[in-house]
Amino acid sequence: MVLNPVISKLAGKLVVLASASPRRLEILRSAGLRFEVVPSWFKETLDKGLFKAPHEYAVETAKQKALEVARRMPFKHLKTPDIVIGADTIVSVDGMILEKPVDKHDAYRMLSSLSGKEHSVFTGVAIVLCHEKENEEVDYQLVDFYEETKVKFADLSEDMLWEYINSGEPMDKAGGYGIQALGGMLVEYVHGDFLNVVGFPLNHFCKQLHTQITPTASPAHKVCFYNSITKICRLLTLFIENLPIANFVSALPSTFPKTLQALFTASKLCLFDLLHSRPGLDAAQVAQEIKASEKGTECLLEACVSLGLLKSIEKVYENADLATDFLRSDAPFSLHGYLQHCNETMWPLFSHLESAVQEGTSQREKAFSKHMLQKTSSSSREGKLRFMKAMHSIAKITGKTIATAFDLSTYKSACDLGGCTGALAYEFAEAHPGLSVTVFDLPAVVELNEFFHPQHPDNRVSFVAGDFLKDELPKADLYILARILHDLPDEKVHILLSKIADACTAGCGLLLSEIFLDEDRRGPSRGLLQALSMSEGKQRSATEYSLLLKSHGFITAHIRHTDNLLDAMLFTLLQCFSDSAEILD
Ligand SMILES: O=c1[nH]cc([C@@H]2O[C@H](COP(=O)(O)OP(=O)(O)OP(=O)(O)O)[C@@H](O)[C@H]2O)c(=O)[nH]1
Repeated sequence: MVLNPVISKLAGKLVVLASASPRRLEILRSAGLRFEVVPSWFKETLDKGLFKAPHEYAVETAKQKALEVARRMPFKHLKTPDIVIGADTIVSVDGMILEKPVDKHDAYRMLSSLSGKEHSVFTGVAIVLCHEKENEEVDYQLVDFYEETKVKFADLSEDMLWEYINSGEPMDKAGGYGIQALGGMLVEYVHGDFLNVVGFPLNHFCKQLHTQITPTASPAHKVCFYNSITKICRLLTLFIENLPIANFVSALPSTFPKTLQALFTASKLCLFDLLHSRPGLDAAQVAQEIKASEKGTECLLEACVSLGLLKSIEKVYENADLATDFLRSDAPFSLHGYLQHCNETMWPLFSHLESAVQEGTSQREKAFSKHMLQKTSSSSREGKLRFMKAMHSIAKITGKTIATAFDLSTYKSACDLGGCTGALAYEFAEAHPGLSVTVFDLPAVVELNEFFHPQHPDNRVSFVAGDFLKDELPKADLYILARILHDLPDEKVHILLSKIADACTAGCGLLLSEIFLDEDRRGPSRGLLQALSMSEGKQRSATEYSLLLKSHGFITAHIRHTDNLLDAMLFTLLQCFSDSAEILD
């Protein structure tokens, strides 16, 4: 029987339940849904202190469970699901979050805290829609929600508690009880969805399916944008990220470097700029314009068509949307500068990865000729400009997401430390009309800013030259650290944070944006791969960053996993460290 017509719309799709919970399986199966079960490997170890409300923790955990399966399946199972469903159930009482007890004493602690009281059961649910594109790339669209049910327990005597614990029932259940079985005897009333307590809010799930992800629903602009970014990034990381499966699929190893080199070469030869200004050229015309051989140009054009970067109609070529939006050098979200940096700096360095790993030293001398060493050196004007262009690309791509991740209406002035070309600062100014932003960066960087005129100048953005590790910081009530801390070892992080804390007064904010590693350090691969090219710094998880910040008096207010290259956390300075040492200990 099909309980809800929406469920029948999923017929014919590969639906995966990313859960080992037999109750979730039973609830969804009884509703008529056909699916496979692939339990998630995501460890439920997110730092609860990072979430402002318990349901946010449950939703984030559900998301991570579902995404882990959605990302693993194409590689480990060699098939891509259409929909992955993840869920996480928690109990909240007296400000505590209770998950599954680890042993009998933990079960006792949980059940006695529930005795005679009303508590909330939250189940966070994440639905990941996977869209497989050409080239076997996968885009992910996320829908998430939560459901709250109130449950009141009777007063539980010690005998009753231990009898129940000794039944073994509490051990694999959130809050240490199973309302659907013996645990039902402990309950005085339930307000809300009973199945939500058991582990899956079926009614809310069906409503979400209906409103959000019916096949006819058009994806939001944001999703298209992220999908395209994901696609380019996948092209960039495809080679290294997939080495493990190269052992199994013999055709792949030769494909990945070629994919990247085709992208780099087309970008360097300004193919996408040419076809933007003059769409409809044939291979011979393109060859003439880019001053290249006709045969080579034709091969490159055809390769770009196969990668979805160009379209070809009867042997003439034009940009596909992806190239128009991201690969033209003057596109608002251009990755051109970043691709040049990858091609000319990262690629030669990564081809010496083996000796870098063996020796643990920089490979610059080996990777570059004397001439290129000068061109890529961060001390030369050319090297600096190249690096700034790359950072500018990333800031343009991620800027809006970071700037709009949190409600910043209480802040009037911000200081973007190491803010480079100001691309991020302009996004903040645009997103927050009451905010003025100072970009603080090295004198040599500020000097080169003339090359990066913003499309929409804003006099609320200003530039100050200085070294954030040495000089006095401009006063602000919000400090922004985007892609800075991962490049610094802990000692330097402490120097910088103590300078920020000194410049702050209680209540000031610090917005940190980085790739946050999974707590078990098994992903995301873009963070772990980036670590291979870092000399001093280190990639850290959200918890590791929180602990560093906490030691300077900053407590986490909010965290956002954005799915757009960088994540973000907003911290508040509780009070000056000397006053707060006791609390923080
Ligand atoms: O009354 C009940 N309350 C809760 C449950 C079950 O408790 C667990 C909650 O744990 P979690 O959400 O982490 O899910 P897991 O079982 O670990 O499976 P995943 O693989 O999805 O992480 C859940 O199984 C509920 O069904 C209950 O049975 N009764």
